[in-house]
Amino acid sequence: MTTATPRLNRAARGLLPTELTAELPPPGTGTGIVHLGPGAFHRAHQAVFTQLAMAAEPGDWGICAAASRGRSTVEALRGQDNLYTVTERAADGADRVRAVGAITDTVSALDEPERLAAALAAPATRVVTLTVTEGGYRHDPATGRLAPDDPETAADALGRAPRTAVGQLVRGLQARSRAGAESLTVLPCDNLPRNGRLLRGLVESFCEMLPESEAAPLLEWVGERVAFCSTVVDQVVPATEQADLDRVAEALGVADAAAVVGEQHRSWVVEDAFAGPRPAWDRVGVQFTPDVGPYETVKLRCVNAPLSATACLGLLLGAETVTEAVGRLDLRRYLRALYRDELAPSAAAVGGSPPEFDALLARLGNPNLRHQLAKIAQQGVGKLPQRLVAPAAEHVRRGEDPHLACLAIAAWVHLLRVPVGARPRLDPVSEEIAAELAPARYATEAVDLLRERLYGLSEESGSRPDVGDRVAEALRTVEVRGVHAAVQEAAG
Ligand SMILES: NC(=O)C1=CN([C@@H]2O[C@H](COP(=O)(O)OP(=O)(O)OC[C@H]3O[C@@H](n4cnc5c(N)ncnc54)[C@H](O)[C@@H]3O)[C@@H](O)[C@H]2O)C=CC1
Ligand SMILES: O=P(O)(O)OC[C@H]1O[C@](O)(CO)[C@@H](O)[C@@H]1O
Repeated sequence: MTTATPRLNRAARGLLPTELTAELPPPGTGTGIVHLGPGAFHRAHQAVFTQLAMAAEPGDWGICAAASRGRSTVEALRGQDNLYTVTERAADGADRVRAVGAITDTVSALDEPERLAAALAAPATRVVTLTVTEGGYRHDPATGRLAPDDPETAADALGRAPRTAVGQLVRGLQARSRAGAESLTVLPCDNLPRNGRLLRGLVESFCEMLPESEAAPLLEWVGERVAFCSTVVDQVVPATEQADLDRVAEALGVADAAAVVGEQHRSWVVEDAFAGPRPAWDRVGVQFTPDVGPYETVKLRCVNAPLSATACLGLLLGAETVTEAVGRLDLRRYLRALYRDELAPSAAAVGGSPPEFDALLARLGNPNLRHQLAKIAQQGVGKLPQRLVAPAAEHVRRGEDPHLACLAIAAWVHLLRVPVGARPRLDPVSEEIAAELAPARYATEAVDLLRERLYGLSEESGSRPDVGDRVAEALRTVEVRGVHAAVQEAAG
């Protein structure tokens, strides 16, 4: 991009080829959705589905993109009349590019808390979606409630302008109930099991922290008027890098600070339990079902679990991206065995249809995307339980040895024991755990320190070793013989 490159905005949209702008909603399209957390994934996924739905069936389903805690996306969107481009990149290098105009408004929750509450309370708003990352829910997976003693949640409940996603949502629901607005449907789109049910529980536990005079009427209103539908999302959308922005500017001749680049595969399975109207998503490939359970297990165990294993082992082996990691023969052999022997059978056992491994690997290893391992390795305590610990625990319950999943979990523990510099800096919770693990001399000691933190590690297994014991064994192998030998040995 040069200083002379014009910035993408309504005035400059004419510079784009018409086929890129054909789907843009007409000017004046109203807002019907509030989205919390307009990161790269939302902009490539829900926003595109919504734009396609409005093209199929016109309606005021524009999105108010509400940044829960950052400002940069809102600033980038505002600088270009909320227009941006999505490039969907195939494994063979073919690009499918579109301009997206589904975002009709932006809010920075930090700077404009009242505007966010007003957007959530607006009569025209009928759907709320969220992508605030696994850690953004601030929950305890063992109870499905908000993590006790979280100072941020407590401060929100005391009445400051809310800074947590759940606090922001609840204050908006409170404003909506007071305004007497219509029912609302909330669709969390983060990779968490039963994310709709989970979020309902978190909203309820936040309400319970409020003074009794506020809690009781709000709980009653939420129970009657708000639907929380679980959803399962799938599309690889790496964090946008400067090189992506430069390439978009060069290809399109306009500078787009909010551009996203992802894969061409895009799917969304949604629990069909809405409390009110929705965009015509069903006409553009969104699948509605009474029970997302089997889809969710396949997604978490057959897509996210191999990605987490690739991230933790790949980083220890010196790789930076998924493509680089799965390009290694030893890791590929290990992943194939993990998938065939442990992950796919565990998903099939609950009625899911796991994808064929070679097709999955071709998709995830797309050589035209830079899917950073460090991003996938973030927030391990929020991801590993449902991706790797749960299938391992089921194996243990059946009297089998989930040594392949346990190696991936051990790799995550080992990663936290490697000094920063020899590994990327992770999220604050992971760094806190890394500090707790540092003094542990032995693998068993390190794993024992994690038993409370990593949900499911110590499930009842009778007199047999539990998942934690098996992870400790794998960690010992990694620490004594090295990760390379551990991977080769596990792959058989
Ligand atoms: N990127 C991808 O390929 C996929 C992402 N997802 C889900 O979407 C989530 C977001 O992914 P991206 O948009 O790529 O990430 P991102 O980093 O681009 O954006 C995340 C958004 O969440 C906000 N956020 C981050 N931590 C938060 C917290 N603690 N509280 C409140 N808000 C917070 C950020 O400010 C940002 O708006 C993932 O964590 C995952 O659960 C699901 C499938 C694919
Ligand atoms: O591992 P995270 O941070 O949940 O990221 C989402 C992951 O899920 C995917 O879901 C695929 O849909 C990957 O694109 C991405 O790595």
